[in-house]
Amino acid sequence: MSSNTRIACVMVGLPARGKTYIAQKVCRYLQWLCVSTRVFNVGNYRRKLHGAHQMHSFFDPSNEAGEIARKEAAAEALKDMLRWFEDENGTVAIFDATNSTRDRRSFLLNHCKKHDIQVMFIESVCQDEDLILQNIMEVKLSSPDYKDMDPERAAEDFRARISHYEEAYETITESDYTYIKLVNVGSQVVINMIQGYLQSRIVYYLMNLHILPRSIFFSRHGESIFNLMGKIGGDSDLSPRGRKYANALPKLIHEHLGDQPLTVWTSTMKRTIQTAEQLPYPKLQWKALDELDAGVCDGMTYEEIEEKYPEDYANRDDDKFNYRYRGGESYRDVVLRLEPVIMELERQQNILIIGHQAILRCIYAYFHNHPHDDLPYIKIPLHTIIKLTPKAYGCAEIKYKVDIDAVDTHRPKPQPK
Ligand SMILES: O=c1[nH]cnc2c1c(-c1ccc(Cl)cc1)cn2-c1ccccc1
Repeated sequence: MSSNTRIACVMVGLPARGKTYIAQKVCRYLQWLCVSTRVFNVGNYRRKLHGAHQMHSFFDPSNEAGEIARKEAAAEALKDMLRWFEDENGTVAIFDATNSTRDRRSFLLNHCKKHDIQVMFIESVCQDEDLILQNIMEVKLSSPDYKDMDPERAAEDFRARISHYEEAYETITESDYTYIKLVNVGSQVVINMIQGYLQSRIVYYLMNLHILPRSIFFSRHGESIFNLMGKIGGDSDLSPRGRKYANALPKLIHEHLGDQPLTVWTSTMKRTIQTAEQLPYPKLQWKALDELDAGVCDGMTYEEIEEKYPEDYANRDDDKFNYRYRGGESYRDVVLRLEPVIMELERQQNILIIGHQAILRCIYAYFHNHPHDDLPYIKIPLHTIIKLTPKAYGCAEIKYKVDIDAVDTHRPKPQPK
C-alpha cells in the first residue's frame, strides 16, 4: 500500500440502515491492523452545535433553519476530517452521515479530490422492516436524541424523521463513482470502480459481515508443564491440573451454550489440542493460532532471558507491542498473521477458541477495540472461560474463572519511569 494513500469512506443511507454500525466496525478492524482510521459522525456534530432532542421537524427538508443547522454540522465534520488527515497523518476517514442526495455526494467528492483524498462510498440499502425496527429499538431509542423519552413516542418520532429523508433520497447510480452498495446486510453486494489494496480489503471485510446472534468463547489451554516450570513457548503437555481443566471443559461449555452448534478452534500445539480433546464438537487446527514465536528465547524462563539477553529483556517492556524476539515474532507480527482468523470469525456463528496467552490478547483486543499499547498486558488467566456476545456497538462479556488452580502467567505493565 503506497504510503500516502488517503481514503474517505463516505457512508450513504437512510437512518436506521446500520451506517454507524458499519462505520465503527470498519474503523475497529483497520485500527486493529495498525491502519490509522477515524469515524466522523455528523450526528454528533449536529448534537454538539444544536443540541440533542431534536424532533423530526428539524430534519424536514422544508425546515430552512434545520437545513442550515445540518449543513453547518456536516461542514464542521468535513473540516475536522481534512484537518485530521493533515495533522494526524490519517489514512482512512469514515464520514458517517446519510449523504442521501447526489448534490451532497458530489460536493464531498469534489472537496476530497482537491485534497488528493480517494472517496469510496459505502451505501447500505435495507427494506427489511424487522431489521429496521431492531435497529431503532437497539440503537436509536438509547441515543441522546431520545434520552428519557417514552419509547413508543420516540420510535414514532424516529419513523417520521426517516420519512423526511425518504422524500429526498437518491440511491447511488453515479457510474463513475467508487462505491460498494450493500443490500439487506450484504445479501446482495454491488461494487463499482474499487481501486487499490486498501479499498479491496474494506470491501472484502464488509462482504464477510453478518448480524446473526452468536457468541464467541475463548479459553487458554489448560496449565502446561512449561507453565509450571516458568518456561515460555515450547510444545509441552498439559500438567495434571491442566488435564483436570480439560476434563471439566465440556460440562462448562454446555452450561453456557446449551444445545446450540459450536466449532472448536485450536492451534497446532499439543497443549491446546489436549485441552480440546474431550469437547464433543467439530474441531479445526490453525497454524495461525500458534503461540507468539519467542525465537532464541523459546523454552527459556524470564530469569534466563534477563541473564542471557539483558538489553532485550529491558527493551521489551519499553514497547512490548512492537518488540520482536530475535528470530521470533512481535505482537504486531501476530496481529497481522491473525487477520484471516478474524475474517473467518466474522463469517461464523458460535466458535470456541482454545488458544495461547499472546494470541488471545490480540483477538480479544480486536473485539474490545483495545489500544495496541495495552494489548500485550491484557489479563487472560489460565482456567478461565470468556464469552463474548457482539451487540449493536460493542460486546457483552462474561468471564468465568474455573475453580481449578493454575500458575499466574500475567506480567503487569511496568510503571512509567
Ligand atoms: O442493513 C442494515 N439495516 C438495518 N440495521 C442494520 C443493518 C446493518 C448492516 C448492514 C450492512 C452490513 Cl455489511 C452489516 C450490517 C446493521 N444494522 C444494525 C441493526 C441493529 C443494530 C445496529 C445495526
